[in-house]
Amino acid sequence: MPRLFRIGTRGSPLALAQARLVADALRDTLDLGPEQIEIVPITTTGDMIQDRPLAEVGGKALWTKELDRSLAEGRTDLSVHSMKDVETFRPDAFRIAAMLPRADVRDRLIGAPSLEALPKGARVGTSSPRRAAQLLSRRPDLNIVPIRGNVATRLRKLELGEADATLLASAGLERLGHPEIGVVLDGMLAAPSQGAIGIEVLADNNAVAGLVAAIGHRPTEVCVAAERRLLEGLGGDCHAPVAALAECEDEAVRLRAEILTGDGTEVSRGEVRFAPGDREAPLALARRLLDESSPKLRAHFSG
Ligand SMILES: NCc1[nH]cc(CCC(=O)O)c1CC(=O)O
Repeated sequence: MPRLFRIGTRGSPLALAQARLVADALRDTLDLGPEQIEIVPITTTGDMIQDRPLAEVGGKALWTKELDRSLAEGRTDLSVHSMKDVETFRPDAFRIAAMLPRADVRDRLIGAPSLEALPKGARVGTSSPRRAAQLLSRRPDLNIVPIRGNVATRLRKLELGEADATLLASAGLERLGHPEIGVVLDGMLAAPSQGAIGIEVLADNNAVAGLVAAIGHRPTEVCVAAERRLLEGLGGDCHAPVAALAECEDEAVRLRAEILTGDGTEVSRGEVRFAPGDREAPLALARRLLDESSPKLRAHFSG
């Protein structure tokens, strides 16, 4: 047992709150003293780029690269990630050793009591291709405007009038202590892995992996793995709009998903039920969604 767990995390308030959840879980489950856990904030490339849409700059590795390096160089023992920000294909050197119980997976709308209540042509701030496409598919009249920065920054930009409304993950708002902000959007599937916190370790470090596994929540791990497997089937880390949600039922996993064109004019939806651990079923759903797409929609996923 290591005398000390050094937890690598991004330095944003949300990332730090998530690292503290992991620290608390480790402390309680493994009966550690406060001096046995240290949270190590690490600035990532994604944190430093505030002026451009991230899709322009590069893939999701923006959030993981510096945390990976710290793990690989032995400066930290585990990394805490929002699973939503973890790229689909990870280097073999790392493995997700556990996920905490998933929070509310849904998005919240801030700035109006419902999507229908938004005035015609309202400006909705989001830099997420998925949120933009889903909004436009319901309300083609809306104006999507880019908005970046951490949760507090985005809320401030909204107050300053840069947009009339915005969408944020319920999970993030709750973890930041804002359960009252906005209204939950029920009819909209969120991003794959939304609401899940993952703990990554070096793939060959069985000792730490074994200890960390003790705080893992199996249903979350099974469902998030299914959503990530669907992404693999869609071609990995495309910037194309994808929404997906797996839920554990009695004996089965139910996976729902949709892919959209960026302008929301075309959507392909589907769902599948399968036994937990079936790695082929999510791939089959991905193939079906692509097969049932128009050439225009399918072209979003050819990369
Ligand atoms: N891309 C940023 C990001 N990554 C994870 C969350 C929220 C927390 C979660 O989904 O677990 C957020 C903010 C948001 O989308 O509102």
